[in-house]
Amino acid sequence: MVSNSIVLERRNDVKRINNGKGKRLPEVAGSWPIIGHLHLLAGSQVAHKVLGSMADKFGPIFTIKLGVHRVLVVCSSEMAKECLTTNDRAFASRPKAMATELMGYNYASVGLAPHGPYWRMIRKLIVLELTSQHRLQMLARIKVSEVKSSMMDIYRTWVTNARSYERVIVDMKQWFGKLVVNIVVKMMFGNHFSPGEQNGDQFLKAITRFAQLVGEFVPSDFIPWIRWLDLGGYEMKMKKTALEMDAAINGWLEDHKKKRNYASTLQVDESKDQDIFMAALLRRVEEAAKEELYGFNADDVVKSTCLIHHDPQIWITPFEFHPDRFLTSNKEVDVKGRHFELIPFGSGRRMCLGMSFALESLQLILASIIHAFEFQNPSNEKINMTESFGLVNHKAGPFELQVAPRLSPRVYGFLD
Ligand code: HEM
Repeated sequence: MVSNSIVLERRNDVKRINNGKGKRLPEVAGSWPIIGHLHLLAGSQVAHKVLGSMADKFGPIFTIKLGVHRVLVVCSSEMAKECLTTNDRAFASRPKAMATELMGYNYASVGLAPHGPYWRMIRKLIVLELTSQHRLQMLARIKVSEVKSSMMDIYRTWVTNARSYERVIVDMKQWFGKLVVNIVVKMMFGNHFSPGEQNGDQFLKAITRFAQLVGEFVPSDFIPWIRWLDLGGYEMKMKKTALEMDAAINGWLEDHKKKRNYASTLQVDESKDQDIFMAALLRRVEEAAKEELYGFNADDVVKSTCLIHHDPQIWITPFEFHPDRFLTSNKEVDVKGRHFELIPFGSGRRMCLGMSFALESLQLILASIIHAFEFQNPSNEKINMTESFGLVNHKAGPFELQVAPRLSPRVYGFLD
């Protein structure tokens, strides 16, 4: 048995998890609202420090108590591999949460639905109709035209605001966010945001609020009997956000039905169309498996991707940006869920459905803008990469860069 690493043995169908520090996994008691936030944000750098020191003390797998829930925290790639391969079935569900109920159509969203026949059916439908290689190829021209039109936006800003050939300041965070939403919305509904369009602005605001609210620590998720108090007003905010998203999406669906023969377009249930925006890192332990699993008793599982992705035993200078490491020291590692030292899209049954789409889009967007524009940091200071909290850990503040075109106006769709 390797000390300090997970050992899962199959003995008479009993899967056993042991962290090398005794049969029972250590349980950390503590200030649960604080740890609660960490459990939602296990991918962030804030969690890296606190969970890192816990892992030093308790080993790479331990449980924490959050209200009525016990959460299994997984802090190393070796353990993540065991959880997402041998035990993937046992960890394939998602925890119940107020956000999933109120903003995810009462657990109907593919990313947040419990493991079972409904989830299998909707995931299969999305894979076939939306994210398969065949479908992505069919929809590739949408990506290309949306990237082109977003680059025209930057060029137009430059033409309007730059004096002589100076650079203009562009908030690239806003630019990226809008472009990504535009690509997805256009693929799904055949629409995109025109600047100042009311439906688009409303949706962008609602989806941003949705992502923030999913990342909030909601006390009643951990102590269900205090829900009637609605501490923090989350129930009210979530209901409002769900209505706003519905209103925007209904508008597009109506337009879409008018514009096309609806029967020939994607046969996806209208009420669940927005699901594919959602992703969640938490997994729920199957009830039946809890009894089977010897040595721990947990309701939820979270993998600290930040700790795993910055493990100094695997990565040389883990906090430094050295993309060439993927051509040299770590050239065998990819992000597709087979190498557990780098799992930004997760792995196993609940792995991200949008991975191919996201990777292809990123390549297209980055290659296009790096080719077409020059970028410069407006200050001499290092860019502050502090993260915001939510479903995704975005850069907290704006990402303002000085931008100038480097090609002929024709490339941006303008005449010389
Ligand atoms: C760089 C961009 C993205 C990253 C890093 C990412 C990451 C993730 C992660 C970590 C999960 C959870 C996996 C798990 O539980 O093991 C997930 C789930 C999911 N992602 Fe993504 N994602 C990205 C983009 C997208 C896009 C563009 C879409 C849709 C077009 C998408 C759709 C989904 C869905 C539907 C799930 C839930 C799958 C399920 O529970 O069955 N993702 N994603």
